[in-house]
Amino acid sequence: MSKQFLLAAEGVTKSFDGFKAINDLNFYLDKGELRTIIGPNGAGKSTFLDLITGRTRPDTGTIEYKGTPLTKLREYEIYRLGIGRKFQTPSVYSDHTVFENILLGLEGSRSVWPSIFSRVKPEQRERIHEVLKTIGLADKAELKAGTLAHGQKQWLEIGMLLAQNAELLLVDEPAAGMTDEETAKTGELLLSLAGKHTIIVIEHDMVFVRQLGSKVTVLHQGHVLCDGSLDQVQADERVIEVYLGRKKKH
Ligand SMILES: Nc1ncnc2c1ncn2[C@@H]1O[C@H](COP(=O)(O)OP(=O)(O)OP(=O)(O)O)[C@@H](O)[C@H]1O
Repeated sequence: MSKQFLLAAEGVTKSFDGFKAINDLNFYLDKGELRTIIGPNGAGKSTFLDLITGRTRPDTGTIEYKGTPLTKLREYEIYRLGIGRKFQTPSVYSDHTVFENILLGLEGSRSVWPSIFSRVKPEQRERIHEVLKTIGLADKAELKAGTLAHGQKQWLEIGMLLAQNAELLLVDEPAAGMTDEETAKTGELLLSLAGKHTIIVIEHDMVFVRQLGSKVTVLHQGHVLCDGSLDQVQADERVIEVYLGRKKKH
């Protein structure tokens, strides 16, 4: 397999009770790229992220990150390689402040919780503020995360991935449940992170996908149906048929 890609998946198949959720999937991602994956419900988008992060194991095929095979590694080993995932529902620590949530991301281990809050090193404080500035929450540092608006919680969680030094960010439907303004801000944030980070976004909101302006990969029945610009894939007859919706001719 070529090592020129940051992430390369080849011939990946994963069945659940005989149903192929992922079916001979090939997917290649360049370093620094922002890529959006779209596709109908059940197309295998989340399962693909599960396979990258080691939550699920493929039946066949290979997934390499910077040339390292991922399929035999444990979840925490993949995480340590610099692959961070944000699930659709924000899972911030509500009773901790925004600052502390980022600190927890920096430390990366819950086992040290009781001790970390009393000994924040100056360089950690600086890094936390840098992350808070990036995600637009610098003025919310001392607020309890639970009091944040939905969109702000999503940005905080992205900030936790940044604190973990995740190089590859896997972001599952970030715009779900957001206001139009929050959605636009999320797009700006992801666009500002691309390049320094490599990002896969799964999304259904086409306005948001257009804002991202990235290459789009369309998944269907666990397989790449096509990829290209949003305009290209939206004009593709197969995509219109299976995803964007067209009344069947009788
Ligand atoms: N752990 C599992 N056990 C059994 N079936 C599963 C499991 N995970 C996923 N599936 C099945 O695999 C298929 C693909 O699911 P997946 O969640 O990856 O699709 P998706 O493209 O993310 O859909 P959505 O847009 O609705 O989130 C579905 O039919 C789902 O029911």
